[in-house]
Amino acid sequence: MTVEASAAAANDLILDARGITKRFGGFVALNKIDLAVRPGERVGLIGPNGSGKSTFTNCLCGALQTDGGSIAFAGRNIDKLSSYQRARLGLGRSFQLPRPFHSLSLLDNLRIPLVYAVNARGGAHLTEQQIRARGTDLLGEFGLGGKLHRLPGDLTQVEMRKLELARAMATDPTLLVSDEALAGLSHSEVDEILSLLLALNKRGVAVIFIEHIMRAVMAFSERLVVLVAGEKIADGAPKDVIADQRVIGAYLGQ
Ligand SMILES: Nc1ncnc2c1ncn2[C@@H]1O[C@H](COP(=O)(O)OP(=O)(O)OP(=O)(O)O)[C@@H](O)[C@H]1O
Repeated sequence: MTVEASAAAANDLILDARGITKRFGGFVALNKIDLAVRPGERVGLIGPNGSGKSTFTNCLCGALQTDGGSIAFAGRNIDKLSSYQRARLGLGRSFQLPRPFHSLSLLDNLRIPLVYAVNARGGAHLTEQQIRARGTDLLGEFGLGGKLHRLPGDLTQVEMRKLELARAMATDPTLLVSDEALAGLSHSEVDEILSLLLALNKRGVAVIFIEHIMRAVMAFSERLVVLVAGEKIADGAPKDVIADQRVIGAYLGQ
């Protein structure tokens, strides 16, 4: 590829992480990981426990500083930006263990990211009525429309996951990093959350889907990336990746 063609291709990416390295003391948790994501793409990220998936997410989202490599988001280098600055640009994340404000109603839990994202992007400030309308719509979209004024503590586990996704979506991300949104859910609850993730992807949100449940990973992902012991060992079409002997040996065959 020519330099011009390579630059043009890079401009088509929502995320272009190159050579991401992270060490904890002498331990190399991530060794020169590359990950490119196109707008609207669904990328599964899998690997055994301790392979570096959360560390990679934390590096992408700015919770951890990298020890090497660079990250471009929407064509802009974000290495020096804090987590909240990355979120403002449209890099969203949802946590495996949801962290709502427990003393606030579901609607008020959405108020903060809603106001924050709009203000941060220089949009007109939202009126109280607009905040309530947007929050109500979002919670409705995630099946929580009947619980606007309830506290997070009143929710079931699957409802908590829905609230977590609604909160992540309130910042209007163009890329959502979903960290184990399905852990501990039943078969039918997994399907429920999967269809919510697919629906938001249909609206154009790219998703990095970190998950151990292979049925869900295969149903969701257009591309599959495998980390093992801080190394990327595969990146390609899911059917090819799961047939890869290295992947079977290092992860799937466990
Ligand atoms: N703050 C830290 N200090 C020291 N070592 C760490 C730290 N965070 C992670 N590690 C180590 O880095 C490696 C990668 O951990 P990480 O949590 O990223 O893996 P993971 O793939 O997300 O695992 P899981 O699937 O269990 O969530 C592990 O060996 C872990 O012990």
